[in-house]
Amino acid sequence: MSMGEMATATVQLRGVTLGEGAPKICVPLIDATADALAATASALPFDVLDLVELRIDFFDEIGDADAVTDALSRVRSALPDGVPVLFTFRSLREGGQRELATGDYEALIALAADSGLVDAVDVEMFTPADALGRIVAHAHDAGVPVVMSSHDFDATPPREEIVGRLRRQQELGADVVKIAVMPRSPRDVVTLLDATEEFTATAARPAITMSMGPLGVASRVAGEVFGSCLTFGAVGTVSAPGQLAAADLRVALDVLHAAASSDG
Ligand SMILES: O=C1C[C@@](O)(C(=O)O)C[C@@H](O)[C@@H]1O
Repeated sequence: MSMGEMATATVQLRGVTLGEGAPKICVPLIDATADALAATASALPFDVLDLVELRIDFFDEIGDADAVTDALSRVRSALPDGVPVLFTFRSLREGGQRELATGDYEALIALAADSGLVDAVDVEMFTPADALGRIVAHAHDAGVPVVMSSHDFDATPPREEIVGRLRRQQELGADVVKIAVMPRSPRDVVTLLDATEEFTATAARPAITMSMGPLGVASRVAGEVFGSCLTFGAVGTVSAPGQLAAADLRVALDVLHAAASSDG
């Protein structure tokens, strides 16, 4: 088995296959208005990125369903057909910009899933269980895969806890599992990579994992070896500490992929 085949399942989002080959590069869009989102989306370096993430928690008119739909539609029409959109509302408690009441969070993700304009939705695993079940079921009924996520901006939990969360996400219906943690030491980065490898060796779902901040940068380029299928890269402002520029990620991932695929 080559290193690119560690994940036992792949997920297809438009022209992008998660879980095989080099990690895919996802650029977060963090503008506050539809005009700015459309302008940013149309100027993206499509030779460098694979997907975009619409970070809707940055959007000013989050409470207005029509405004959200308009933003989605303008981003979609600015992108080439093959480029998928991941729709993410990141809550304040998980490192995002704002909080929503659970009912509003559920309605927002349902709106995105039903819009036909997004290719996957992020769902935070620590959403109250009954709402979480409904959100996942609704997305699946609409044919939209779920990227389930967990973030720890203060510390890196023990390896068993990281693996446990990823397995729990899989049980909860995630199509792709995800965890981002903050290292306090180089050993914490090793812990995240160790947990990623352990999960991916037996998993039925592709995983996205990262160790954040300057200490964790290696985890953002090493996914092909340890089992992370996607890495977030910035065009302009970063949306999380330690994120590399998407163009630099492209170079690093290509170099590592070529070396990992060679016989020597
Ligand atoms: O969850 C993640 C990962 C991330 O926090 C990062 O560390 O690159 C960036 C976010 O935009 C994304 O939703």
